[in-house]
Amino acid sequence: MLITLEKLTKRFGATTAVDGLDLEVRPGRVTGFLGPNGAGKSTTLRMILDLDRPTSGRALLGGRPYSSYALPLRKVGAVLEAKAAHPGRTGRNHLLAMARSNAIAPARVDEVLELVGLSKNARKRTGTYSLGMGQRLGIAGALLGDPPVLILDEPVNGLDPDGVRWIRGLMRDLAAEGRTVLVSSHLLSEMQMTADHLIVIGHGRLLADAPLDEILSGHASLEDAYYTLTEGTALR
Ligand SMILES: Nc1ncnc2c1ncn2[C@@H]1O[C@H](COP(=O)(O)OP(=O)(O)OP(=O)(O)O)[C@@H](O)[C@H]1O
Repeated sequence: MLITLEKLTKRFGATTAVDGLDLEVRPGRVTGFLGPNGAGKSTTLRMILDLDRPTSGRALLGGRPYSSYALPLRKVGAVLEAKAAHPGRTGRNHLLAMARSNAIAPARVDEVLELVGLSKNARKRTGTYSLGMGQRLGIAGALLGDPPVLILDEPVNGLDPDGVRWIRGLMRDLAAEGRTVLVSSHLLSEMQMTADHLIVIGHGRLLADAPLDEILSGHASLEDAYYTLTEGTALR
């Protein structure tokens, strides 16, 4: 399922956070979404998920806005930084509530808990979870509806080395199954190992939209290529 951005623009007062983004994110590959702090990545992802309203332009999933889907968790799984579970709820109950709201079988909850390695902690309140456990719970929620599109904002944040390796494999597998995987990250060496394709933005504008190999060509590393691409768009 394609993600399509059409002249997507978001202004907050005098700040243009996202400035006329026109692009497609394709299925069957991991697309890394890069850019300096404040470049507009989170705002873009939030508009795709209908959590922020565009000032102009639009974001579509499979040719339709997110809000047009009655059971959205079956179309898009997302992990956003700010998305937290209720601290008084257990991880399992959090996922059960999500499942119920999207007509997903309760058995799937235990399946995804196992998949993300949280089975043993499933009956603990999420308020007691470590950063990495919370991240794994977010990923479990994203996978719940077995969606064709996955959107992950800094998914590696807080994960231990095993977790980092695991999520790298998971993203690769999800893409190999033909899903659309869009992942934002500042960890360039990790992105170099995970992404097939990169979208780079700065000041809300598109700086690059190309296969990883193409972006890397002539550079020693993705870090090197990134600095060339984003020169003058970083804070300070
Ligand atoms: N709710 C808001 N109100 C006002 N300004 C906002 C709001 N959300 C984001 N912005 C501004 O929009 C711009 C883009 O922010 P955004 O969080 O999308 O960037 P980002 O690329 O995700 O950054 P980071 O890498 O730091 O997470 C920034 O200048 C930010 O200050």
